[in-house]
Amino acid sequence: MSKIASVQDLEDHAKANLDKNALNYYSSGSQDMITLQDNVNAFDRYQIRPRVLRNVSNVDTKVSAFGLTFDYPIFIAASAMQKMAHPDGELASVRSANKHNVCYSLSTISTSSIEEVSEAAGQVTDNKKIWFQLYIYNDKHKTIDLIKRAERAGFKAIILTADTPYIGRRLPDIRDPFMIPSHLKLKNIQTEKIGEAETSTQSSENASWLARYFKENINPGLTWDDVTWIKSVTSLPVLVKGVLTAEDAKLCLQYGADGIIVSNHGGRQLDTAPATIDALPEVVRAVNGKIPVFLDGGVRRGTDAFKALALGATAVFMGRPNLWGLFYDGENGVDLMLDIVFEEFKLAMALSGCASVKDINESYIQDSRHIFSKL
Ligand SMILES: Cc1cc2nc3c(=O)[nH]c(=O)nc-3n(C[C@H](O)[C@H](O)[C@H](O)COP(=O)(O)O)c2cc1C
Ligand SMILES: CCCCCCC(=O)C(=O)O
Repeated sequence: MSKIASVQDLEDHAKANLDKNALNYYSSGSQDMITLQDNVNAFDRYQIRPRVLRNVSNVDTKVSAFGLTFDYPIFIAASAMQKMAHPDGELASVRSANKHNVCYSLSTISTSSIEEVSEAAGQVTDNKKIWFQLYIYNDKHKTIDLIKRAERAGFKAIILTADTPYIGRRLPDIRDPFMIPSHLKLKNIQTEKIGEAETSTQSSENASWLARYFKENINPGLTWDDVTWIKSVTSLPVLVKGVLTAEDAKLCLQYGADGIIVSNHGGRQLDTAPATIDALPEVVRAVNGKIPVFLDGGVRRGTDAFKALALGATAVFMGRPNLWGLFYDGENGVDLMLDIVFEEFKLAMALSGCASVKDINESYIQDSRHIFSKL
């Protein structure tokens, strides 16, 4: 087999070898998967405007947020049930992120517990670059318990996912209903409903296990007041994940969010929502530097990350590439994936004439659809 040289190679490997149950769950988007594809394709509509003769003998890729410094502005997004990709699952991912000194975000719906992930992130609390992605359960006590456990375990931020009042309509999952493998457990939560959901295959209302689990456990009635509520029960920074408009970005400011993740959930929720790189500029403009703005969705290359930073993101997250790396070779596979993307990013900086992340700004990017209006 040829050497792995790109995230695409890792994805190809997973698509050829991963079992159908896990592959369908990991790879699918909602409905016609238009947003899923557009997340990736949209990056190619933007071009980098390189500057030359800028002395790039040293390139500093470090970035800071919430008082933490990271070696690269490319983090790992929360994705559920990582032990389907590799027996070490989330523990391998967090070890790799930790080794690379970047942020790992842990899904509520994980196959390793909050405490196990914290332990795998190392002994020194200050060095743990772990953020906890929160789904708000119907039972508020369960939700508070998750937040408190994350705080105690040394997580440094809470990411409230706001785009999933119900699970998106994922056709592969409806056609061949996803089942969590019987040897795996959702380690963070005890739910009375899970046994029931796990054993049934398809309900009369044509909802998959995932959709039913969500409907039975996760609160679809959230409002902006819940941001205020979460802020009242934790001292950690609270980020809102799933923002795609200037209007919601302003509400984030109004309700005291500490950060925003521009995200469409990797195209798994509302199909035909905009690609995240297209939505980023209006969110950045609305926020006007008051809080950091992050992006996820379709980031597959270092140049994608460069483009997001040029449009105002503080850092980006990658979701599926983590799973493809994990499946390829556990922790080593995630290392390989991060090494490739980081090398691409550093080289993109050097070839664009940016010696520091602080140098990357709007002047380094053009939207190929608007290029003629600029002339
Ligand atoms: C298999 C899978 C599981 C996911 N699970 C969660 C989750 O539990 N919570 C969440 O907020 N987002 C979840 N996401 C969305 C990711 O956090 C992220 O928004 C998305 O994967 C980014 O797009 P990308 O996969 O193109 O990088 C999941 C995504 C995938 C692919
Ligand atoms: C087991 C309940 C569904 C988990 C949903 C995780 C998620 O966000 C996803 O996109 O899938």
